[in-house]
Amino acid sequence: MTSTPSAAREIPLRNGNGNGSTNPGEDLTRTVSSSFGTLDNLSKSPTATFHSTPSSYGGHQKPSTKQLKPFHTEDIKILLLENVNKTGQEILRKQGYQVEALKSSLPEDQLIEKIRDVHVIGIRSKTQLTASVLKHAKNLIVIGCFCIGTNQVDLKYAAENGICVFNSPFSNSRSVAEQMIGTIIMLARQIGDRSNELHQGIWNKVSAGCWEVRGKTLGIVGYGHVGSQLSVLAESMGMKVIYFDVVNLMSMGTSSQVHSLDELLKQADFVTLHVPEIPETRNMISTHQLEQMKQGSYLLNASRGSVVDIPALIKAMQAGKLGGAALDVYPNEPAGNGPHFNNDLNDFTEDLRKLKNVILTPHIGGSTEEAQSAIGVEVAESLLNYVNLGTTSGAVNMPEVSLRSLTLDEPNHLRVVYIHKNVPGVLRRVNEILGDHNVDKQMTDSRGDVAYLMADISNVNISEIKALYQSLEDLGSRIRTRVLY
Ligand SMILES: NC(=O)C1=CN([C@@H]2O[C@H](COP(=O)(O)OP(=O)(O)OC[C@H]3O[C@@H](n4cnc5c(N)ncnc54)[C@H](O)[C@@H]3O)[C@@H](O)[C@H]2O)C=CC1
Ligand SMILES: O=C(O)C(=O)COP(=O)(O)O
Repeated sequence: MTSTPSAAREIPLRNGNGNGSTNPGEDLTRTVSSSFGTLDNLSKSPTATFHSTPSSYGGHQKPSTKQLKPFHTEDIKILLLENVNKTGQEILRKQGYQVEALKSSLPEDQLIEKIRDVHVIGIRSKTQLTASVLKHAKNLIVIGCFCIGTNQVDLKYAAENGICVFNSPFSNSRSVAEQMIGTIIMLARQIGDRSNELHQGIWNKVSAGCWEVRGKTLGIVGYGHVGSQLSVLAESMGMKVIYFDVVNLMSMGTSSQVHSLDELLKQADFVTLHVPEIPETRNMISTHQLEQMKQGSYLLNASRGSVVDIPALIKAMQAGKLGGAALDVYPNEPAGNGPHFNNDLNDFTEDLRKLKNVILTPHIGGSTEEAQSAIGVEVAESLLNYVNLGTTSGAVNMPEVSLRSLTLDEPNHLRVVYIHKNVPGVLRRVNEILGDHNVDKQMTDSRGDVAYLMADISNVNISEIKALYQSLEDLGSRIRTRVLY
């Protein structure tokens, strides 16, 4: 699906270029993108959005009217890093946004420079959007993670500053699971080593230490989207599957959940890791855990680099404890493609690279045409739904709020989006402000310290919008106000 969100279809065919005329033949997609105006051109443009920029990132200071960040039709600036798929880029460009797409991530100083004036940023797993970076992002309203993981973003800081974060929760799960299947067989048959040898002209036809996977036990750590998909594929090859997860989950096929990580490590011939990067999973596999593993077993990590203690793994491999290992992720991954053997990162030390039957891949678990294309569409649509309509469905750090339709085709209708601190008394005060008009629909929800209110109101004259906006901005609870009409 690459079309404009359905709710947007109900947006009237208005001319957002500032001359105020209605053009029924105008392209819908373009019309939606035209729903940004400025305080200055209010009288000229019937379709406009006000955005506020937090004057301090705690959201404590009230902004003055001067701090309103107005947009003309093409004023939405989007920065896409890390080679976001063309599918996503095209959806965003079709909206008329200004899109700059770069192939790699950026070092922090360059990121800070670039992020200063963009309204939207799209990243993948590499770009670190920490609080110290985000505090420079004065105009940022939304972040799109064109991947599954969101550990690279300070989600709490973003929410507290009115920046919504989206990801693609399962578009690449199958790709990771398939890579695991391939890698399990490669390790079992030492295919990486045989291939490397033959690339060097060495014929080494051996069967010692090479095994079928049929009948072997696969231990999956983290039985979410990737882990459960892998479970099904592994069973179809005749493997016995056990898994460990902090949550009680339904077993796929004939797999079974075990009660502890140690229990899994003691039973599994192959251990694969599919947990998120959180404090509890840091160095989850270290010396003790490697000691629990069966002699000659295999370890595969396609989750995050911090989950495996790499020096401990090197020691276990050197001691002959494991039969092999595969790493797709590393604690410090390079920003872009190219040779990285001689940098000062410790991820690719010679000790690791010269180990036998260790397969090293450059974080490509989710890197297939299918996955990237699907992720591009999914995240780009979430971004434009958020920018154009304020909808947070699928957000990872905000409450999920959407209203069934926009009634902007009727005169004097507008949508208010009010992100505020989740403290008592706010709704009463907001509704005192909105209550002078007719509230057609309203939804509010909270997540932790942040609440999100969306209301469609009618009977508002254009001359009243500025005052309405300012009244909401003046409330002490305000994090960000947007008025779309
Ligand atoms: N190598 C690659 O290219 C890719 C890597 N990933 C990584 O894989 C991770 C897993 O992806 P999904 O399966 O989609 O995530 P998910 O959120 O669907 O599943 C993660 C599972 O891990 C479990 N879990 C959390 N903490 C745990 C702990 N301490 N011990 C055991 N289980 C725990 C959760 O309960 C959940 O069931 C992502 O967070 C991401 O970091 C994801 C996609 C591609
Ligand atoms: O989806 C994820 O979390 C991944 O790890 C894949 O990341 P990538 O998009 O390849 O940078």
